[in-house]
Amino acid sequence: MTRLIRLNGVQTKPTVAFLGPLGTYSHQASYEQFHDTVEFIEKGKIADVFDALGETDFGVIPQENTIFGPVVETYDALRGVESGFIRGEIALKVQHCLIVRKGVKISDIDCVMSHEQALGQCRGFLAKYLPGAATMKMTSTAAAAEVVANTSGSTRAAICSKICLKMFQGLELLEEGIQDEKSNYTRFYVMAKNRKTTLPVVPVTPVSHALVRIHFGCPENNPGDITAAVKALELGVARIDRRPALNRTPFDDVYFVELRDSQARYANTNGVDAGGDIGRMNGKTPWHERVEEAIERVRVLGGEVKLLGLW
Ligand SMILES: O=C(O)C(=O)Cc1ccccc1
Repeated sequence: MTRLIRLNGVQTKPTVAFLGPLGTYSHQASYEQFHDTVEFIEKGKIADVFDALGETDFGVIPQENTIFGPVVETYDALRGVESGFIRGEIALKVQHCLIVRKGVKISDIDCVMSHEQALGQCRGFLAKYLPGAATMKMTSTAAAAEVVANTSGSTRAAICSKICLKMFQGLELLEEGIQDEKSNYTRFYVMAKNRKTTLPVVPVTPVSHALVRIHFGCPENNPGDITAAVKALELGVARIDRRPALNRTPFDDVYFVELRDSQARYANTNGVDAGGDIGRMNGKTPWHERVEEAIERVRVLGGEVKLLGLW
């Protein structure tokens, strides 16, 4: 856990929780968003970053990757989130490295450790160059690098960022850019502890987004069919993700619908409800009001809806 700087017991900067330890991609994304305006707080798992919100002002959460798709742990946590509000997004370029203890050769490696996203993004490389090695899922890429660094005589490798060479002693880079596509980005949600909290640094998003969680599996509706709910939104749908609702009704799911205002031409609003006064000045209903009206239309149909973010 990073130490907070306190003056006379008063915390001087807002705090940001991220998936640690130092050296993860989440750490890099957090730094890109907040620079030196905040104190960074490491957490051991993605779920712990969600749990920390409230105690911390902000949190940075990996959401999807261009090679391997959605981050399942994130959607599982979003399923139960009651507090915390998405206020922005960051896309981080990801170049994975194969890292070992000094002196270990690729032919020595018996196990490759990393976050499941990184293992998934490098499936082709692993199948081609390390077909006999086991894979082990870790809580993060840097957690894998830390274990490799701290295990003497280890013939394991970690898939992680090059930055881990500086974070942990005794490591060596064997290969760089081992992911299955040259171009590789991970998108992160920037969350605030609540809807009222605005970001200290202006996010770089040119359009208005919203994330809504919809459970449309009540008896009047047909579990598994959310056509009516999506139609009722009457807004641009950028993506839909789903996870099991865990309510014992087979194949009843919770849906995460990311909305996007296709006509948005608003200036950036620094995390204040996007499209607010600027939207009104353009003679258009502000984005957050249109999202709230859309949510109401789905509720009238019997759906349970929660607004998870506006940015
Ligand atoms: O484990 C990390 O470094 C993370 O931040 C999660 C992750 C893993 C792989 C790609 C992007 C983010």
